[in-house]
Amino acid sequence: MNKLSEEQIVAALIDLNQPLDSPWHIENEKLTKQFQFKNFSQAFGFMTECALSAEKLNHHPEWFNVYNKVNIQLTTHDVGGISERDFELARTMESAAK
Ligand SMILES: C[C@H](O)[C@H](O)[C@H]1CNC2=NC(N)=NC(=O)C2=N1
Repeated sequence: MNKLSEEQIVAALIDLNQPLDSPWHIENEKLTKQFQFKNFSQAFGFMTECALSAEKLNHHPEWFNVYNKVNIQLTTHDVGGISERDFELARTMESAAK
């Protein structure tokens, strides 16, 4: 697994965001997005599905939940930056949010 360069991150971000209504962005060198749901139950259902995917990928999110909002920050601790794994997990999270 490799740490992506600035250029690679910009390209991957454009690709990731292409089909999405609300985009991911980079904040503090992490792949970041806030998801909003109807209520806590929907938010927690999303988190549960993401947790199972994260275990399968062996790649885990930093996240923060208040009621219907889930703030996600993705980074790869093993490489000290953003890797392809973060984009993979982001895509999985988008599927879980549908
Ligand atoms: C030992 C274990 O495989 C590693 O620590 C995995 C687990 N989950 C991980 N999750 C994230 N986000 N980054 C990592 O580098 C990472 N590494």
